Amino acid sequence: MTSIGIYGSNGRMGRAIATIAEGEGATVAGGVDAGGDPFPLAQTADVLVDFSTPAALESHLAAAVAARTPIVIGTTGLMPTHHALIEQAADDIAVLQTGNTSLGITLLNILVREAAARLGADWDIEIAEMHHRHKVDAPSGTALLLGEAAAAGRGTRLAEVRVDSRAGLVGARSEGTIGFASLRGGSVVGDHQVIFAGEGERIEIGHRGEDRTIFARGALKAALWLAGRAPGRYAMAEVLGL
Ligand SMILES: NC(=O)C1=CN([C@@H]2O[C@H](COP(=O)(O)OP(=O)(O)OC[C@H]3O[C@@H](n4cnc5c(N)ncnc54)[C@H](OP(=O)(O)O)[C@@H]3O)[C@@H](O)[C@H]2O)C=CC1
Ligand SMILES: O=C(O)C1=N[C@H](C(=O)O)C[C@H](O)C1
Repeated sequence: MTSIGIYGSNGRMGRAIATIAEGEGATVAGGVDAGGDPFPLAQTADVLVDFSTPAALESHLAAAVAARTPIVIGTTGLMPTHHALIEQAADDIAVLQTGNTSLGITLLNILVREAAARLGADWDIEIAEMHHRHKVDAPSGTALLLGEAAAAGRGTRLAEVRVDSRAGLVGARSEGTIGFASLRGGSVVGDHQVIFAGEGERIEIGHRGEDRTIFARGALKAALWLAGRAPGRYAMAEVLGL
């Protein structure tokens, strides 16, 4: 069986992955949490999964590259510098980075891109998300993923049209922008809604995560699929055959 090394093993996601690993055809090679050394685990595991914190990503990638071990990165709150490091690592190892490993969001991403491509720029796009009270980053990685899909559908890049939460006298909405709103509270696993608002009508498509198992299952499928792959960047849609 393929052995999985978990960065962030004591966290909500790390525990969810370990719980279902065997049922998905994987063994757990071990885990690393804050203060741990990521290098030995990278040497022993067939493939790594990272659900920890952006601050740890650089050392996790360095360990994966040194051991030539593929890595699935689920950690969110990543900055452009992190994405540059991921790009660099993909020259040497197989890497899959995504803000959401669930089947539902992977499909929603495709639908959002398609809708954005077919609707004109006079259809305003807004993305709302709600998560549990412990979440530390906003907008969620998934909201940004969906925003990238919408922007790509329109032939632009999210960085050029992104508007984060509004407050005060912000003025009227600029055409072509993509707005984000983040709610936090309780134990919400992860809700995302993409709203296409036109003149006199609205299209709303979304996803509600009811259990973290959806992310854990997707992460394990991605890890098993990634093990033994050639260096490069891979995507969840490829893993799930969508
Ligand atoms: N892509 C996806 O589908 C999903 C992504 N996520 C993302 O995954 C990440 C983790 O989420 P969640 O499990 O809820 O968070 P938790 O806070 O529950 O867990 C984070 C884990 O990371 C560990 N950690 C902190 N610093 C380091 C470090 N330097 N090296 C290794 N491990 C470290 C923590 O260890 P310690 O306890 O010792 O501090 C903890 O075990 C978040 O960014 C979240 O947004 C979540 C769900 C799905
Ligand atoms: O922190 C979480 O819990 C989640 N994080 C991911 C994100 O930022 O989108 C994925 C999921 O929504 C749960």
